[in-house]
Amino acid sequence: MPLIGEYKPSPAKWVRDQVELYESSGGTKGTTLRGMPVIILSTLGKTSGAVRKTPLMRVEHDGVYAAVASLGGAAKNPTWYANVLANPAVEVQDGPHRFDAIAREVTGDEKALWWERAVAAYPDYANYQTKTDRVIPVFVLEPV
Ligand SMILES: C[C@H](OP(=O)(O)OC[C@@H](O)[C@@H](O)[C@@H](O)Cn1c2nc(=O)[nH]c(=O)c-2cc2ccc(O)cc21)C(=O)N[C@@H](CCC(=O)N[C@@H](CCC(=O)O)C(=O)O)C(=O)O
Repeated sequence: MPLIGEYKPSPAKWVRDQVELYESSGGTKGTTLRGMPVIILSTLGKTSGAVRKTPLMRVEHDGVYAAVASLGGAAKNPTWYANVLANPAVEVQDGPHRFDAIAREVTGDEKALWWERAVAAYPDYANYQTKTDRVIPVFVLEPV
């Protein structure tokens, strides 16, 4: 079930431009960052109720995806992290494929497994974690 609400683009031009190219090309352009695959995560704003669209590195295993709230190793979580906690029903676009999913934050051994998969997909995640005392959260996104 697609998320219902007004789409509010990111204030970051490079982000909203990537979302625009990704979606307007049907998931055939704007699908990478430095040659590595990117997905688009759509969430509902926890305050505004608006639809927010966030490019993330693609981390996938056996049809289940992960969303890594790295924010480049910043000291704080990205805003979309709070949105997903408040509204775990999300939408994912992976190339031309769009699907609904339920997000669940992972911890412990499960997180360690997904963190390994995330770093394998995008090695810079490991560098980001060394830059901050914040423990970078990871959600799994289970298609519904
Ligand atoms: C800039 C800010 O974005 P953010 O949600 O903090 O997310 C920051 C980044 O994570 C986001 O830009 C990502 O797309 C950056 N990014 C990645 N970010 C990551 O964290 N991980 C990645 O793997 C990643 C990959 C990636 C690849 C390509 C690319 O172009 C960008 C990539 C933002 O959109 N702020 C809005 C508000 C957004 C919002 O959700 N507001 C809530 C309110 C929330 C509240 O009340 O706290 C609402 O609408 O209700 C604003 O300031 O108006």
